[in-house]
Amino acid sequence: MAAISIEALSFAWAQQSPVIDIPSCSIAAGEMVFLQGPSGSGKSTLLNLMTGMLVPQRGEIRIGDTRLNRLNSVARDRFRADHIGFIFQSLNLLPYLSIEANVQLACRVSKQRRQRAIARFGSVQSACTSLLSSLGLAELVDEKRPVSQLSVGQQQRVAIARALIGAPELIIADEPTSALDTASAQRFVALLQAEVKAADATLILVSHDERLAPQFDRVIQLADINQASKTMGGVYVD
Ligand SMILES: Nc1ncnc2c1ncn2[C@@H]1O[C@H](COP(=O)(O)OP(=O)(O)OP(=O)(O)O)[C@@H](O)[C@H]1O
Repeated sequence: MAAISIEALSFAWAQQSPVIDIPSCSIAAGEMVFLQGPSGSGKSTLLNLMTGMLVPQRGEIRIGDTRLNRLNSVARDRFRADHIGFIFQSLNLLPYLSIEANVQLACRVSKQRRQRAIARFGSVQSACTSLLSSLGLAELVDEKRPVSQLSVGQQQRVAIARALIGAPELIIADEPTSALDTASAQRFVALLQAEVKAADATLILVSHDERLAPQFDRVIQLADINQASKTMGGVYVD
C-alpha cells in the first residue's frame, strides 16, 4: 500500500487562483523523498494538505488507507497526532521541559503512540532512552542539561527523537537543515534516515539545499507534479 496517494488535488487560498493542482502522486511506504521547489511554489501548502492541517477544495489525499477528507477536523487532529511525526525549521522544542519530556510529548498527546512505544520497549521512558542513546544524547540526559543549553545540532537530534517516538508511519521535515552548513546538514539527514529506516517509516523532507538530494530514494520537483506551478511565479533562494 502507498504511504501517501494524491488524486485530482486542488487547493487555493481565499480569492486566489490555485497554488496546488496535482492530478496524481503516490509515495511508497518506506520511501525517503526529497521535495524541492522555489520559494512560494507551494511546498508548505502541500505538506499542510498531507497532514490535514489544510483541507483541499477538490480531490483526495490518502495516508495509508485513511482518506483525510472523509475525517472531521477533530478526527484529522487525532489522526495527525497518532500517525505523523514533525520536524520543523524552528525545531519548536519547549525550553521549560527537559530533553526527555520534550521527546515524550507525542506519547502524552497520542494514546496510539504511547501504546506502540510500550508494546515495543516496555514503557515510554524506555522508548525515549533507546532513541536518545541511538542519537548520541544519553550523556546530556544524564547531566540533566536543559534544552536551552543545547547546541543547534543537539536540539536537532532531540527533534528527531521527538518526531519518531511511538513509531508514526510518516515523518515530515520542513526545512530542518536551513541553519546548518552542508556537512552538518548531510550528517543530520543521514542520522534522521537511519532512525526513519529503523522505524519502517516514510520520510518527506523539504529543503532548498540541492546538495542533500543524492541522499534520498526520490527527488520530487514540485513543478513536475503540480500543474498550478505553470501559472505561478516562484523564486529560488538559498
Ligand atoms: N495563509 C496564507 N494565506 C494566503 N496565501 C498564502 C498563505 N500561506 C501561503 N500563501 C501563499 O501560497 C503560496 C505558496 O506558499 P508556500 O508557503 O506553500 O510556499 P513554499 O514553497 O513553502 O515557500 P518557501 O520555500 O518560501 O517556504 C505563496 O504564494 C504564498 O504567498
